[in-house]
Amino acid sequence: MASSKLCASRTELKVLGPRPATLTGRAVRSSRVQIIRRRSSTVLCSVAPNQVESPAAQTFVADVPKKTECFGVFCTTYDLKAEEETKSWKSLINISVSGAAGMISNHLLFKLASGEVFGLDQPIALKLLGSERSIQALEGVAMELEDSLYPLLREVSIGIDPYEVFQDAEWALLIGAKPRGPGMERAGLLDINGQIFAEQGKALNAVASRNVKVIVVGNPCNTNALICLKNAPNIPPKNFHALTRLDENRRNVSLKAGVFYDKVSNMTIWGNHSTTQVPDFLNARIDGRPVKEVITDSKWLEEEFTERVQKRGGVLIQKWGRSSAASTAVSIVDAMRSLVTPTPEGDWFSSGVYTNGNPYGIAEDIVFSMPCRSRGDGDYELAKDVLIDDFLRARLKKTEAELLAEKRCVAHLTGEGNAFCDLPEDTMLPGEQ
Ligand SMILES: NC(=O)C1=CN([C@@H]2O[C@H](COP(=O)(O)OP(=O)(O)OC[C@H]3O[C@@H](n4cnc5c(N)ncnc54)[C@H](OP(=O)(O)O)[C@@H]3O)[C@@H](O)[C@H]2O)C=CC1
Ligand SMILES: O=C([O-])CC(=O)C(=O)O
Repeated sequence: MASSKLCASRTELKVLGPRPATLTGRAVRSSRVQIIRRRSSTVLCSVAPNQVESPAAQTFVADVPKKTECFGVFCTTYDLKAEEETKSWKSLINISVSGAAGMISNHLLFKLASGEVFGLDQPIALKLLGSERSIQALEGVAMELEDSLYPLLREVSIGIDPYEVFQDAEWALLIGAKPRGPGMERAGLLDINGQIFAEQGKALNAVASRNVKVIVVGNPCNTNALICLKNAPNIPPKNFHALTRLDENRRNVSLKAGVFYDKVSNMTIWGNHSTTQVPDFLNARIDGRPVKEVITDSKWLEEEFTERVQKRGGVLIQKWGRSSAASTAVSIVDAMRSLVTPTPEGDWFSSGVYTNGNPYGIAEDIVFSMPCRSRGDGDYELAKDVLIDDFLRARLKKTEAELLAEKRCVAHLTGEGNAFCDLPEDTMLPGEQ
């Protein structure tokens, strides 16, 4: 039997019902439906477990509430018993996304909702963080999600308060950050964005799942991730990642070898997501063979290949007029999938992770991109059997020095005293040239 219900206040949200899946661990039987306006956020609120409201549901309810707080199909409730397929679904996963009205998110959210990361039996809740500037745009994003009829997308909420939006987050994708404008010093960017990530770290620490996995995308992402984890002492530092998967995906070594890029494995990006990053052709393989065996032109590898990957973001901005958005979204999906899928035998993936007892001789207590493997449980371990020669070691030192300088520059945000900015002159994001 179909019914409709409007949730008009936070209190009523509680009355309306359990937030069943994540709190109780039982299979998802509820879905999302309405939008509540409150001081700082808008929620598509849940209904009782035996009802479901979904764009994909079968039964249309004629008497949709007229209140302005809700719109469209999210105002309608349905009888869940009609949805046999949901019985085999896993428990709902909460995914919080900052910068959700931005370019990257505009691609990413739809990929998440389609099941690309977690599979077709994994329902998700999207909790979208915006700001006063973007709250209207965020409503538009929610409307587009609504219009996309994703069966797995059971809940959507939007808000501007990270303490609300990160509540119970099991994944936090931190994308929102101020882009560096003309004439802005990099130290200034580090400070402005660092403050955003300090605040969001505190919010995650207070309200997110203790096992939340955090992927920092907003630049400068390594140091933002460091700031974030330092402000979240109750969450294991190992759970924080800086996105360097886009750099890994930018591998183009295969083109020189005349093979398609799926033949390249063991590709590591070391260090900072900046132009000092080190794309590693010493350990990478083409069709299972060391790259240096397949491509014998060392000069090309050391100069052209390396620089092409390091500066790809900038070349793209020159052509496209904006920074990579679709390919960044793809790489976020790849990064998440690498953590929830067992890494193929002998292979690894790159991620910017906290250095704490690493076997490669990298300075401790920074976020440095390194080769990782996962059993598919959301966790990772560092790859073994990795070669480091003099060329690679010298490059690693350079990107390490840059990250150590960035760290000194944000000491006021990590609780480590007074900041001192002595950034190397050539410190640049991939998109800056
Ligand atoms: N690690 C990687 O591989 C890559 C990282 N990036 C980085 O990702 C970030 C987001 O990129 P993209 O989605 O294209 O950017 P957009 O400009 O489209 O969106 C960024 C969002 O950041 C938010 N934001 C937070 N604080 C500020 C601020 N002080 N001033 C302006 N906007 C702010 C805005 O949302 P709101 O108003 O809701 O807060 C805005 O919607 C950037 O930092 C970019 O450099 C980009 C490509 C690759
Ligand atoms: O530099 C930027 O803002 C964009 C970026 O990170 C990239 O393209 O890798």
